[in-house]
Amino acid sequence: MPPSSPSPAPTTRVMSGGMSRGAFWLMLRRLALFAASAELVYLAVFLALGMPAMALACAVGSATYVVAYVLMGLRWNHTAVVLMWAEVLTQAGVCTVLLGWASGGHYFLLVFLPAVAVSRSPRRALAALIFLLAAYLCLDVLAHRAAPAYALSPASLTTLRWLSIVVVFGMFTYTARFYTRRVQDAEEQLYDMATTDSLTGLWNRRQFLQLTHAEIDRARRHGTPLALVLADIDHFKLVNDQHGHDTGDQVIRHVAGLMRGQARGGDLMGRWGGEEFVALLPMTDGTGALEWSERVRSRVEQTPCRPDGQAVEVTLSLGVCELLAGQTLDHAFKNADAALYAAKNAGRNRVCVAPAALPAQPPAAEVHRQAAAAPGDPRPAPSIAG
Ligand SMILES: Nc1nc2c(ncn2[C@@H]2O[C@H](COP(=O)(O)OP(=O)(O)OP(=O)(O)O)[C@@H](O)[C@H]2O)c(=O)[nH]1
Repeated sequence: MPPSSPSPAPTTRVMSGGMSRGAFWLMLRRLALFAASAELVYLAVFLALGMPAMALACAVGSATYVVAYVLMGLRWNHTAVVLMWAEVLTQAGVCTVLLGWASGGHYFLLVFLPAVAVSRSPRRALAALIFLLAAYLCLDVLAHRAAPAYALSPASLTTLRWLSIVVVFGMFTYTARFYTRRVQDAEEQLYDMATTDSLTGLWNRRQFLQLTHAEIDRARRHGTPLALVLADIDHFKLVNDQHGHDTGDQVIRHVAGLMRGQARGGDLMGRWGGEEFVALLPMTDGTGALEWSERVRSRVEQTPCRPDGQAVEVTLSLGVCELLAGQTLDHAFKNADAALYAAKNAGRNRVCVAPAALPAQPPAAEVHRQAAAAPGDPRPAPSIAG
């Protein structure tokens, strides 16, 4: 990263497990609340079992999780995590040693596993895992070497154990869902970044080409027409020079929006690069594409971009080509590009059709349809040539 670049905000820094730091702490805060509520359920169970000391321990446990929740809200994350570790270890140890292995208190150590697994430092994760395993085995040894301090009835032990199992299931399910959703979000974000142009939201060149190949196959299978349109903002360099690059960007976005506004469901719109756009119109022949392009041209001409309230008038030149049977995409692009070049050469703000697209039409130079031009407009009158 260049030194002048701002460092990313803590909430967007990505952990090694693919989750942002902010998301991780959000998850941990929710788990702290969940644990605080679970402790209250235990408190009620211990009171019902006539064990006020254990109920008090649960009250302290619940308060500890609430404090951890608040601390995480204040970004005292490290202290909060230490508190939560201490609470879980104490609770699991006390339950297992005092009530016996059958109470299921040791299951709580397992809830650390998902959090440890996404640690940014593999060495720290390994150390935490070894510590957890050692703690678990120690509890197992302690619980099986000495008799529990409290001799609970099998029914009471089953109640406590099942409660632990339900709580651990709940926490695991939540963390698994949380991680899965984060991964899905990240995948969608990556897909968007890889396929769309960030300025306009249109398909980028690579994705447009990929989708175009599929569309050509479909058109060939069904014998339906398909048209390609290349569009380029006129004198765009002047817009940048006169109004600045940011306004230039807004003009690009504005024109992209107007093009998208004229699209039907199956039409593909892409940003070909710079101030150039591309459209693939399924079920559309050269004549249909010409009409569509003329609508876009006229819309752009009549709708100035107003980035800061000030109107920036722009026009668009378009080159149209119908993809004919046996024609390669490369060939179609060359034809559309030649038509666009013709539109630029003929004075801009107009649509030209590659001759092959309108087989019944006379040569390009001979057909001109006048489009509305304001009286006294110094620009050449827009026309459609085919
Ligand atoms: N603001 C902005 N400008 C861009 C972007 N991409 C390309 N440009 C500029 O677009 C301008 C294109 O200029 P030219 O290729 O000369 O075309 P033009 O001025 O539109 O002229 P004609 O196409 O012949 O009408 C260049 O100045 C580029 O720097 C972009 O993403 N944002």
